Amino acid sequence: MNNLESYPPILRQLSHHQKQLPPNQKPFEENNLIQDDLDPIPVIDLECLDNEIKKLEEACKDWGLFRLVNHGVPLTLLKQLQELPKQLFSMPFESKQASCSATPITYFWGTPALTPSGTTLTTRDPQNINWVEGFNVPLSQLSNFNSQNPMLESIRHLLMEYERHVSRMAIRIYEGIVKKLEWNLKGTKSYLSTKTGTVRVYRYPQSHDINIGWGMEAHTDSSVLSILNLDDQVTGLEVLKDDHWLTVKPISNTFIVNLGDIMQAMSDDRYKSVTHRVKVNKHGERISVCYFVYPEEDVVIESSKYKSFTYNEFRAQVQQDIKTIGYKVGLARFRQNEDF
Ligand SMILES: O=C(O)CCC(=O)C(=O)O
Ligand SMILES: [Fe+2]
Repeated sequence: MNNLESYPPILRQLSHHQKQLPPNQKPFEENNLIQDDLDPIPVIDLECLDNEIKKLEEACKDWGLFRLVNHGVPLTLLKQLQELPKQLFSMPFESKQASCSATPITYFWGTPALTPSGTTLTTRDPQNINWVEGFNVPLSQLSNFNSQNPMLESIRHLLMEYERHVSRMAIRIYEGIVKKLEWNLKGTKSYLSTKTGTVRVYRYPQSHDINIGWGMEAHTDSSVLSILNLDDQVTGLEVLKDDHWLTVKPISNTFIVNLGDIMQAMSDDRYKSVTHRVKVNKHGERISVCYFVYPEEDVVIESSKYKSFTYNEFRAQVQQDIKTIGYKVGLARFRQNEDF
């Protein structure tokens, strides 16, 4: 691992870590991976979305995920979104911690599970940590503060610009989806509130022993939509498709869009919240910049498959499960006629 002092102490053990996970938990399930030169993930052209509605519907049904092209985000901005986080993460660990104090941005490591106020939710067994560190950035608060740290200040400005693009993309995609399902847009608009938009900037360390553990364990997102700007060199993200794990190829100038749990509930399970996970990579550390958008906290999500719930209730349940049983149960907790 290079620039060791930039890593949180608990992640520094990576370089001389001996522990092996039990075989059934090993990240590297080689025979389970589809490795194909062709990228099988459906591609959606945002500029021509009105002509792509059929494809969009199929992608949402069959995959819960698609690759977005012709998105209108300038290449220079995308380049900076890769470069600046690299510089931010290469700061010494203590500076990264200090840089966030008195800001709404939080710096975390070892687990991506955070409370709404940004503190780490689980104090995990050090043998079971996720090999990840990140910054959690509530986008609507970016204009309310200045950071004393020049690097964080540059990221703040960059993300303010990025926010305009991701909100535009999220609204456009959401409208495309709602149109197809013939939902009444007026009634469901608040199911997607760009005010809730949050960016997570992640760094996953390089590891020569990829059986060491997960960058992020298998999960579904709790969002309506997630828009991922992945490292354009280093792989890591895998998605579950027809019981097989598929590595998502890094293709520059594209985004990966995931449907989250709320979208699955809103669509009465017609669309799915895709299960995905992140592996550490032996060739290099990996950066991703992930945007999540949710409904307003107190909007009631109605569907025929689930009991009515607000996003607030959903989040509280997820947090409670992570705290008490150690993992997210998610939508299954709210299924009609299910006694959890
Ligand atoms: O870093 C990635 O590629 C994905 C991260 C992710 O799945 C998440 O934050 O929910
Ligand atoms: Fe995720």
